[in-house]
Amino acid sequence: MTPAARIQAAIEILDQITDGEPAEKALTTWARNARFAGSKDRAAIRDHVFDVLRQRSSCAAVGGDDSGRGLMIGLLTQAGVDLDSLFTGEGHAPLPMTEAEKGYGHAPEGADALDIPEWLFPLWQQSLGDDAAEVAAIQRHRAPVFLRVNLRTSDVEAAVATLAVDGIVAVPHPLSPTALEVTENARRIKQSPAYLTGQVELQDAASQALVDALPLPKQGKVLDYCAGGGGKTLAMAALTRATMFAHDANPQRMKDLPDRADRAEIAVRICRTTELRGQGPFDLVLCDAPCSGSGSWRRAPEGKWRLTQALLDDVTALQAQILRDAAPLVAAGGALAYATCSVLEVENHAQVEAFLAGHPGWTLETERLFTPLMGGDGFFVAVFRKP
Ligand SMILES: C[S@@+](CC[C@H](N)C(=O)[O-])C[C@H]1O[C@@H](n2cnc3c(N)ncnc32)[C@H](O)[C@@H]1O
Repeated sequence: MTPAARIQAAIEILDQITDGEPAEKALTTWARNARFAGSKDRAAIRDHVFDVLRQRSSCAAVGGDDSGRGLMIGLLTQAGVDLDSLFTGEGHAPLPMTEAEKGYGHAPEGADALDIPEWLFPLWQQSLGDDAAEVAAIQRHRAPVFLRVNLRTSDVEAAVATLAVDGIVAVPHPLSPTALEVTENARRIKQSPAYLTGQVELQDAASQALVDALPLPKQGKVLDYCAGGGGKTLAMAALTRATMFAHDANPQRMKDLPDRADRAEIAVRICRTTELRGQGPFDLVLCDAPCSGSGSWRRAPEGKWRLTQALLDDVTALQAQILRDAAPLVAAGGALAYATCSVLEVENHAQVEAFLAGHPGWTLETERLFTPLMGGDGFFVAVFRKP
């Protein structure tokens, strides 16, 4: 496909997304019907679509409307691309720009210019203070690719060397001693022996730093209460000999965990909710709670535009409930860790204060916010000690 034909494909996919189709589904449906498209075409089209989703409001302002065509015009204009050379109408290229279209757009202002939803902007500023504009600006661009070196089976030097055999260039990142930032050939990772043999896992650097900040006991019992795919279960298990338990309210989310654990040479016991009390108490319980995802909108930008005040209220209520449910599972003198991939105060420090107010005798040991200005995604972690 030509670069112009890829842009036309992205326009059509964005129209589906604007009509309510989730981005991944719209991309898959398009690819299924476009057998002529090669893997490089699919990757380039996906990049266009996600670049727009990260910058949706500024693209709509600059492009004049939020149709797929308007959004792509906005994206390319903001990137300084000469539209007339691409919008030729020849072959599968987009139709030429009309005179009217050339006059539609305007420079975005305020929240639109930073691609933060208007209703959320005051909360965003209140949460991030002086960093608000810079964090929003970073979230308008692609995230770096990070790996976690599995210290159970390897070390940083050996992992970098194994990756290099496949032409994958990775360099240590200051956020965590296990973090590598991939600077070349990231698309080869999932086929590389380093990944397939469990020497490295894909994991954001701040997510690794969060695990580094946990008071992991050398032995005893650790519970990942909201384990999901198990990213943090595996990261914790690689750093301790404690027995590792994984739980999720939706056990289906943990379906790949046994295979991932085998690959990493790590033992994890999967627990149903009804089994938790019998398996406890635990020396450390991590609650990596559901959240707005506002720290990882570079990777999942649709969430930015889907979030509403009502959804935020629901998720903060769930976070508080999860902490209340998990606290009794912690052993006396043990630790309860609360984590989100959000940068919003209402999901982070406000939850800490509410928990302490409702749990006399518990103390706060650690509270840290990682923002994307540090290189990784935005994450928050707090550690409480049980009396
Ligand atoms: C942020 S994700 C976890 C990500 C995971 N820890 C990782 O590192 O890949 C939050 C998880 O919490 C789970 N969850 C939602 N409500 C829950 C509840 N009441 N109790 C336990 N887990 C819950 C969700 O199913 C989801 O998998």
